[in-house]
Amino acid sequence: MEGNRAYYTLPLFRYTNFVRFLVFLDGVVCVALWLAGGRTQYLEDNVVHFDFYRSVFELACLSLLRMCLLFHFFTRIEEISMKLLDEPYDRGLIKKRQAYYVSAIFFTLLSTAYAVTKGVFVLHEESYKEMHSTYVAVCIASLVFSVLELLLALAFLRMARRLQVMRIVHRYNSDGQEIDEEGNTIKKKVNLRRLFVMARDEWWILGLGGIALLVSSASNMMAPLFFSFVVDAALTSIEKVNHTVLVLLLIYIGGAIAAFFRSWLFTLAGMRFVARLREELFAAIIKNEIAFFDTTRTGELTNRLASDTGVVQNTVTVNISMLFRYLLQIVGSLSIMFVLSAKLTGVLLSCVPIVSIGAVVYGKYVQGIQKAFQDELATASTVAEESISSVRTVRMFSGEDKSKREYNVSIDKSYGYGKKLALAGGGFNGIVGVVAFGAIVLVLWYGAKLVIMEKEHPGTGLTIGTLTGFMMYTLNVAMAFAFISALYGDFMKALGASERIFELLDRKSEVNISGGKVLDGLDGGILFKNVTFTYPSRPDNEVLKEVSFSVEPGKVVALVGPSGGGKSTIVSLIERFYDPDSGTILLGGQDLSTLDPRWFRQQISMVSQEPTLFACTIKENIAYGREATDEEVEEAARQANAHQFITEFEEGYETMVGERGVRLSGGQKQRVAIARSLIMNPSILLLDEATSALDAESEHLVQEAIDRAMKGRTVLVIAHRLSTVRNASEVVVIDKGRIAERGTHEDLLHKGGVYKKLVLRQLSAGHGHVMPPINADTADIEEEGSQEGSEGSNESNGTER
Ligand SMILES: Nc1ncnc2c1ncn2[C@@H]1O[C@H](COP(=O)(O)OP(=O)(O)OP(=O)(O)O)[C@@H](O)[C@H]1O
Repeated sequence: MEGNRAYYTLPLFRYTNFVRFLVFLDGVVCVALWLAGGRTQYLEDNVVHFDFYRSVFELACLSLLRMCLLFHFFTRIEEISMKLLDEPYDRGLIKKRQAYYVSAIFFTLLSTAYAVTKGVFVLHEESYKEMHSTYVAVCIASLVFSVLELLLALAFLRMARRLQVMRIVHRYNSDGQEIDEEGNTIKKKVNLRRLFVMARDEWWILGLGGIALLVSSASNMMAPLFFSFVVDAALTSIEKVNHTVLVLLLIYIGGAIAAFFRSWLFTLAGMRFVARLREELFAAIIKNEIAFFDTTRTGELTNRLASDTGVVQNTVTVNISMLFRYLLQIVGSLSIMFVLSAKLTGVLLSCVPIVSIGAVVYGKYVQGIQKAFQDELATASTVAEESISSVRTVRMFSGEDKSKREYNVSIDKSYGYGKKLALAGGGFNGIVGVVAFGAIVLVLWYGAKLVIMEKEHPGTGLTIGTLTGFMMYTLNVAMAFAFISALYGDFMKALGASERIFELLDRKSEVNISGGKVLDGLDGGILFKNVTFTYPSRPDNEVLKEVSFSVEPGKVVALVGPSGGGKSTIVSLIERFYDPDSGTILLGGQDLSTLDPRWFRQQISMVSQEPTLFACTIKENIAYGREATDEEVEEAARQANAHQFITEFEEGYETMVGERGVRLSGGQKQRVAIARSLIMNPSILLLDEATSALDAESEHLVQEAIDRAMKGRTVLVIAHRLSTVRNASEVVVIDKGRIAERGTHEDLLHKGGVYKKLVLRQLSAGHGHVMPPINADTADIEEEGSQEGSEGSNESNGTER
């Protein structure tokens, strides 16, 4: 798909659909009236011995024909009119439309003429007196529909012109997502159907569960009937009672077994579905580009994985089974109740509209509060997660009270909505209770009246047994209604949750995690050509401006510059965490965006200042990037000066690190991270030297490991140490997103620009780091003479370490 596309649709409530509906009604009404008009013999006679004055068979056929033809004509006229809006001078289309229009009018005119003629003859001959009443109705209906359709057909062209203002435009971007006029993507409409389609793999389990559901529902339906038989049998003989009770018992046992299967199978399907959904959702989340994670809170994502999927799980399985169960229960019970006593059922049904209206109004109100309640709860859990995961920082700044306050604000808000929910729930239950029990009492009173009538005039009322059964069915129906109204809330909740899930599932990552060219080898050269970049999360802040530089294969280039200048951003771009806004980045002479990210990330290793280790064993951490043997892991650890401290742990390489394991020191962590990089044997090494001071011994070990790692590789290092910049082939000074200076350490010192200021500032601070928190613009420059003097002495301080 290339570029934006646009489609038009029409609103549902429009002229054509109204005409279509009428034409459909015409066909159905005329045929139904004709069929309802008598016994089979009579119908046959009507066809075989056709009599123009008395038969209406041809009117029913004519009506069916009208239905088919007019449906087709009107649909085509509308379609052509839509096309003509975009191509108003297409003569072919105009002629076609005229042909359909004339045909529609001609046909409706003919059929009106026929209906009028028939009506006149029927009236004149007074044959309507001998016709079945529904046949007379067919004549009238046919006349009315024909005239109506003729009028509507005449007005159709005029209405077709209004399509221009009625049509709704839908624009789609190149990814196939619907967008609005400003180009923002419009959220896809979610419906439960999509959820059910997703549960495709579970359909067979649901099918089996459905069979069990039918059996258990049938048992539920039959039980009250046999209950009433038992009561009536009690008035006759014990044998009859024994027999009926036995049957009742069998019905209950069968129902219980079916209920077990129903419950097991539907729950199982739900579990399977949610497990798969979680896997898919996690895969969809983790594949997103880094910019997505910059703008989305972790708490929100984990919430979707854990709770939204849980809400959806029940909907497509357990809830849908309950819905069917209760619907069956209502339909089945009401049918049996009709058979038992139509009068009593009529009394009961008269109460239903009152309860239903109340349920709908309540449902709408609760839905709104429920959403607000969930939103506040989600905010609260995000606050909680952030505070708990950064508990050290919280403790450091004694921020417990602040975190508590933030959490409490959200919880208090959600409690506010919770209070409203509780009141609404209570009120509804109370009111529905009064109405529902009122209805039951009414039915009981009327039923008792019928029992008395039966006693006085047998055959006119109800037996006690039937009334008992009837009351049980009434309770069945009432319970089913109550559960269905509760299910309605669950379905609404699931709709909300599925909307959030689908939003993530449908999201297309702007930077794919795999796919693209794989080269035979990588020579390690890096080239930045006029790269400009802005973080998507901060669109008004251009971080890199027209940056161009290169790193020759096998060389070491040092990036230096004031904090916030854009050094780490350059490294992120090489890892293709983000794509530049303009300009190109070449890796081994190839445009980075054409290379397979999975492949080139194997060729690049990065060691950052504060590496993150996963909550698993040291061995697993070192072999995170690829499968490796124990020997390879050990060798990498030796190279990284980590072997010794690892073997000093009781469990050696199997020692758990991270949240629930041992806490490694900063230097140890760095060395494990270096081993993790070395095991990949990368062509390119991206290094962010530590600014945080390690103790001398630790720094020495880390530095030694880094020096070893750098050998024979292309290295881009964000340098903080003077020794590093001195040994680099080139130093690139990045200041406010631009390259301020480039050259060797000596060249740049002689130049006397930003770099020199940085070095002097650092040296005057008395340590060998070249970097933050210096800001070149504000750095005070010491007197030239004293600077030169101090430079020499301090420099050696810096490099001797
Ligand atoms: N993920 C991000 N989203 C938005 N802005 C960011 C992001 N990361 C960095 N920035 C901004 O980009 C600018 C450059 O940041 P960068 O981390 O590249 O600087 P740096 O030179 O590496 O600084 P330091 O030496 O302090 O690490 C800064 O203004 C920073 O606020």
